[in-house]
Amino acid sequence: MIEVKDLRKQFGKVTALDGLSFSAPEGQITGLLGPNGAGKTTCLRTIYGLLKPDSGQAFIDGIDAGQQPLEARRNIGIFPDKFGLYERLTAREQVAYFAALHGLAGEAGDQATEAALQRLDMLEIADRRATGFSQGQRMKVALAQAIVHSPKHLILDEPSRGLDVMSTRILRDLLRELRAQGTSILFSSHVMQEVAALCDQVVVVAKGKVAAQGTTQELCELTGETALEEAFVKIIGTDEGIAA
Ligand SMILES: Nc1ncnc2c1ncn2[C@@H]1O[C@H](COP(=O)(O)OP(=O)(O)OP(=O)(O)O)[C@@H](O)[C@H]1O
Repeated sequence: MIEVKDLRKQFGKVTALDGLSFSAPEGQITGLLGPNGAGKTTCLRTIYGLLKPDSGQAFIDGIDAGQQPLEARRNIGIFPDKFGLYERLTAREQVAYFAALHGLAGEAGDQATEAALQRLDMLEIADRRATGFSQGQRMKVALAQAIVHSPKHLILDEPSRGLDVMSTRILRDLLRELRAQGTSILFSSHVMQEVAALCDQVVVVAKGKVAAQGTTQELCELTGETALEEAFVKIIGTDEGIAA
């Protein structure tokens, strides 16, 4: 389980997180839905220990990510907002490198790498260097890196950005399959369709705190609307920074 408790973070005069609390249970897909600047990336970076909150805590299976970042990170796969690839390495080498970072060496590393490449339908590009990869191909490498060690928890920052329809389907199937295996999946998005199609639980974030939380249906009932988009607009009071 991933849990955040009363997270607060200030960047100068900007309040990025203002007492954010929620949890992402195992075997569920939790979507952090919020407009641009709501604090989603700041929250995810705090969970994977890249950012220290001013106060509050993030826990991975009860381990405080601020106190024990390495231990907390061991069981999570991360698909970050900005990912850098090594341009001179092939896709396979990039994924194998992440396998090795997670302690999978030799035959075990090769097998895990092959499985991740196959799962994301990447065999055609596996032995090409990253230079010249399209945005979608880069995203797939980053996704393969995130899942190569079969993490218990998966955190993704706007995973479908730049993906075409087929790649988006592969991503959705992957997330559903991992959910069925008991993985807790937390992802951020401001794309309504993606959240409505995938999430068991939606956490609506606005101005650094939870504005509402529940299933798509519960959010619609709460606001008296029939579509998540309308419910969302009602909850945050504006449609600025959100995509249908
Ligand atoms: N390193 C930083 N320095 C200064 N301000 C920051 C920094 N990181 C985030 N912020 C600010 O904190 C607020 C929350 O940003 P954050 O990136 O978490 O939002 P977001 O919900 O992920 O938005 P988006 O959907 O646009 O990616 C914004 O006002 C942003 O400008």
